[in-house]
Amino acid sequence: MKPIQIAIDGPAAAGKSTIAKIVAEKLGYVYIDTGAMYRAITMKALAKGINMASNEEAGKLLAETEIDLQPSEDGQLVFLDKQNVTEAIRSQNVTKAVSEMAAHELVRMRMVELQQQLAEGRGVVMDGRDIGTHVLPDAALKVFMSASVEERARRRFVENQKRDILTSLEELQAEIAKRDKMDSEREVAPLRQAEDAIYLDTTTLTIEQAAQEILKLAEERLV
Ligand SMILES: Nc1ncnc2c1ncn2[C@@H]1O[C@H](COP(=O)(O)OP(=O)(O)O)[C@@H](O)[C@H]1O
Ligand SMILES: Nc1ccn([C@@H]2O[C@H](COP(=O)(O)OP(=O)(O)O)[C@@H](O)[C@H]2O)c(=O)n1
Repeated sequence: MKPIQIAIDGPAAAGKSTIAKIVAEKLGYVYIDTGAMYRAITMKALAKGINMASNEEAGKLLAETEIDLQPSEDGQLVFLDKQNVTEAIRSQNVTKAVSEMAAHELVRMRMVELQQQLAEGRGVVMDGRDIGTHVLPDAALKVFMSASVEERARRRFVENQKRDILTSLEELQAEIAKRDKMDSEREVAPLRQAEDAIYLDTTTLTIEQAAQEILKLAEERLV
């Protein structure tokens, strides 16, 4: 069977990475969480106090930064200049700053280049905001995954509690809504459903049900 590319896009905390991981494992494909790359470069820019409004500084930062994604038992490990930052990139500091960074054209050009290299010639499940529209426009299966903002905030709240990240539900809902707005309204590759993507609302679905839906759609496309 010829491996296919699966693109999963959608707003924050809709369940994209959780489901993408399960689907990739079932199919024996590589799972690529592209949000982790934007988070990693944001973490470095914050630590170094880079002024991203300057294209010169931004370009220098990108040229000096190495981001590497490696498959692991839990899904994916993220390395920034050879350091494992898989957990660190989930901090609230990074979360609050990432959408501004992701709106930067130079940053997107570099990340998309890396993402397309990672996907070349293999079966992949890639999740993000612009995968179906820009990164993998020829993906055999494109899914736009969403859920109500209340449910997404609730899910992220539970997840943060497990990670010992303290945020109130109200604060999380506002942060998620703000990020979705910035991601949808930016000029370069905004968050939107590709014309040929299938819409999946996971508000009332369990993780298993959502994964099954996508596996069914994938199997229909495997020949
Ligand atoms: N269908 C679902 N029902 C309940 N919880 C879910 C569901 N899908 C995902 N989750 C949980 O919601 C949180 C956010 O999911 P995640 O996959 O990180 O979203 P995204 O990648 O879209 O930001 C995780 O803690 C995950 O376990
Ligand atoms: N393909 C992508 C993936 C993420 N992003 C940006 O990176 C941020 C973090 O993505 P993420 O997938 O880690 O976010 P969560 O939904 O997991 O909180 C998003 O809010 C976007 O600003 C993007 O612009 N394009």
